[in-house]
Amino acid sequence: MSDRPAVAVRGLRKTYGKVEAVKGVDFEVRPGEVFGFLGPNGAGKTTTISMLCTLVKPTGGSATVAGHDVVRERDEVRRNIGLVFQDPTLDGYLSAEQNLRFHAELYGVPKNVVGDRIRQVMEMVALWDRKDAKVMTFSGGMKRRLEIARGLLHSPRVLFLDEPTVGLDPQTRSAIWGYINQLRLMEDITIFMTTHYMDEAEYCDRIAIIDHGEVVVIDSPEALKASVGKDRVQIHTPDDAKAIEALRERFGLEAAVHEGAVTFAVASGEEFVPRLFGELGMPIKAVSVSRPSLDDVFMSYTGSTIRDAEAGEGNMAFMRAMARR
Ligand SMILES: Nc1ncnc2c1ncn2[C@@H]1O[C@H](COP(=O)(O)OP(=O)(O)OP(=O)(O)O)[C@@H](O)[C@H]1O
Repeated sequence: MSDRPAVAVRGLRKTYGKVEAVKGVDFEVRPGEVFGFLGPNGAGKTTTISMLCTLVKPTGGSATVAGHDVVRERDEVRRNIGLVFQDPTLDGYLSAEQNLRFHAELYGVPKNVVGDRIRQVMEMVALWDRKDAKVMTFSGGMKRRLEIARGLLHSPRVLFLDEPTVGLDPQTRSAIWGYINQLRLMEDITIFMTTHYMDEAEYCDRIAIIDHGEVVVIDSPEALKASVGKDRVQIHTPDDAKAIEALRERFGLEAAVHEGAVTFAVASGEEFVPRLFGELGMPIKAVSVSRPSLDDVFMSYTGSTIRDAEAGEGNMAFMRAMARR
């Protein structure tokens, strides 16, 4: 594996009329890495991935994929990448294997290896025994698995996955991640993906958080969580409203009911708990302390979270308290 970045992006921009979808982003993806692009709706994830895949022409800046320029060397880029986009592009009237054979021809996979390769990628996503079934009979999860197999067929250097598990049930999502993890062990490949599932972003080696067309921060999930610097404490009390008031008055902490418990953020949560029992002035039935999640990281860097879009104002108060700035 070379040290050259698998993806290198400099000042990449895209405007649609007055809309600045991507405002000049810079980042590099290392060879062999699983790199995640995390951001709320409309943040510019799909536009960025589309520019890297040569499907959308940048307004400014530059990008290389597998060492090739996405504008000047489109064909070379296309030969070196695999794509799994949100909208399925499989032919439902063809069998699973026929879909892959068609793709192999398009990509010029040598005839003498194509049979073995089709079997290898279909076995990887556990679909070999369904190779002769028409794709229209497949479930959503099976179609997504077949798309991943197809994206891998021509042995791309970089696999782009746009929300690979969106719309799938939790069991299938976890199976897809099993295949992705297996893939990185078996193939010399770099994976660039977008997701809005925080738990999935945890699987990535590094994440770029993108908001309003800008990359806000890039690091490993562990380092990002450590950077928040606050723990989440949840307590169960006989009177939540009174507990929230007491936390504000005695400790200067903003708390809110979140997931059925009074929730707040403090540095060194475990050291804080004994003080809490001593000074809150009311009974505590149960307590839990947890390290920051990627939700908290997201809030810390962007001022909102993907989950917040569906959450009430009570959660917002807690999220604001988690925020560093
Ligand atoms: N073809 C287009 N024409 C005009 N505006 C566009 C076009 N494509 C994207 N945009 C705008 O660019 C911005 C970024 O969109 P983009 O689809 O890249 O975001 P995203 O992060 O992928 O969001 P989502 O998760 O909803 O797909 C949005 O404001 C969107 O409305």
